[in-house]
Amino acid sequence: MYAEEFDVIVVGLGPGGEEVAGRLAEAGLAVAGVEADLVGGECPYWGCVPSKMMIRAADLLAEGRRIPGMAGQAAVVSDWAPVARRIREEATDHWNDKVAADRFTDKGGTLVRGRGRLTGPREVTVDGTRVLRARRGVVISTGTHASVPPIPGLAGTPYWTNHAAIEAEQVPESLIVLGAGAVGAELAQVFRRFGAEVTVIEGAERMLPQEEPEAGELIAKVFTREGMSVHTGAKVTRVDHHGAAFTVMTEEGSHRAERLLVATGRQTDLAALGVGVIGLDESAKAIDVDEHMRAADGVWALGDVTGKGAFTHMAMYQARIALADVLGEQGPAAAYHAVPRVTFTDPEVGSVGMTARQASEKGIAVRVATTEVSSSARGWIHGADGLIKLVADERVLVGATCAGPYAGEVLGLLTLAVHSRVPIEELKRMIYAYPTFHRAVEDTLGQLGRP
Ligand SMILES: Cc1cc2nc3c(=O)[nH]c(=O)nc-3n(C[C@H](O)[C@H](O)[C@H](O)COP(=O)(O)OP(=O)(O)OC[C@H]3O[C@@H](n4cnc5c(N)ncnc54)[C@H](O)[C@@H]3O)c2cc1C
Ligand SMILES: NC(=O)c1ccc[n+]([C@@H]2O[C@H](COP(=O)([O-])OP(=O)(O)OC[C@H]3O[C@@H](n4cnc5c(N)ncnc54)[C@H](O)[C@@H]3O)[C@@H](O)[C@H]2O)c1
Repeated sequence: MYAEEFDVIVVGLGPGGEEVAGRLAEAGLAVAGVEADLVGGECPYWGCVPSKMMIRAADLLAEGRRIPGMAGQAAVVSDWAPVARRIREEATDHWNDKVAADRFTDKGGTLVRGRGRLTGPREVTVDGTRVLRARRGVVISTGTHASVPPIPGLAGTPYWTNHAAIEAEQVPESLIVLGAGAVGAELAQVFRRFGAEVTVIEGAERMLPQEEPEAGELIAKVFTREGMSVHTGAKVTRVDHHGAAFTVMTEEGSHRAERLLVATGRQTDLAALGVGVIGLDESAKAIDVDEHMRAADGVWALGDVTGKGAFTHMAMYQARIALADVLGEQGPAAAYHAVPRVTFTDPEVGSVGMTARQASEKGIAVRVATTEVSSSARGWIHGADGLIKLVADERVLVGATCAGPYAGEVLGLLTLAVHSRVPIEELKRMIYAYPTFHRAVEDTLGQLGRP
């Protein structure tokens, strides 16, 4: 079969793939970018950007509702129409990727629309017909899609994943959210604040189970106070959909709602991608990469598909590392000891590095201290929920969690400390502006015991 030749083929043009493909094209290489759906990937169309637009709107409502008792009276009347309009028109351009596609082709890249499959070393076949060959290699950046658990009755029902939730033109009267990770927690709060009756069902013992336990407990407390029904440690045994309602059965009882959002994690599909042809395990959950994003000879992988943390900033970070290696430059090796992440609930939950449990499991003799944000002057003035939890070895912070207003911004300080291994004694000598939320970090440092 006739094959088109390029220097590099990038399969999947999400945030990671688009970055590496665009930069390689700018560097003068012949680059084919293969994209099955929209150039830009999950983040701008069904992920970070539109969800944060929803959250901004929901937070405005919540802030308005905080006026009584502090600043007078407010009658807050929510309206989803401007949120849906902003998502359609400003965030996603009606789910049209022309701007992103042009951005890539204007740099000299060749956009190949369709689903790519590895069919040989340095060979990708698109939609089974168009064969592309790469002189230098292939970059795999195919991301993940929503993982739907095999719950009896669920398949075939009109459940939502993040796609339908983001595209919603109306707020449902009632919503069951299955899974209380970042997607479930963020979207549950949004729809609640816009008036839906929301039930959260999480299989693990706590909400946000990948975070410090205190963070999940705090979010459950806030959600309950906002009128959500939160069930953790729940096992769903069956889902039914009749007429206009879902019924979700758990071992404890059953829940009914107009809509069901399945937010139970993400998955790759390495078999469909055909990675077996380059010697990789097609049943693996992620593609294993070295510190320069190499997955095999002439194959790099980056972003969600590598399983190093499903975040846009991770995809972008890995894209920079892969880019240097593809170009044959001496680039830095990837380091994951200070990966920051923020769940944009209100209060936000930011964390970096290891939890106390992860550090202990690594055999580190950890020192841990936790303080309430409300014990800091600004936290008290603000009436804020939140906490700071620091995890340290004998000399430096190895992990930190902050929850509260602007916790994602407070996290910057903690990320620098963990990333650069700033000695704790040095952090204690710093001056922390008064009265800020991040002053709670200073208080917490003071409570770290001796090693
Ligand atoms: C609701 C939601 C909110 C989120 N919010 C945040 C946030 O606030 N902050 C944050 O950092 N992260 C957030 N994320 C995660 C973030 O969206 C992902 O980590 C990020 O998009 C990963 O980028 P990627 O390039 O690895 O893959 P993706 O964005 O998944 O892009 C992969 C691309 O590859 C394409 N593709 C797949 N297979 C093939 C194939 N065989 N051939 C051709 N093309 C293919 C897909 O169509 C897709 O366009 C959120 C995710 C969700 C679902
Ligand atoms: N703000 C952000 O950075 C942001 C926002 C959204 C998503 N993301 C990323 O996207 C990825 C996907 O997010 P997610 O929330 O879908 O996945 P996740 O893996 O973080 O959370 C899924 C949750 O569903 C629960 N679960 C799984 N099966 C279940 C079942 N059968 N019944 C009940 N609960 C069940 C899990 O215990 C877990 O708590 C995450 O890795 C996250 O990092 C990031």
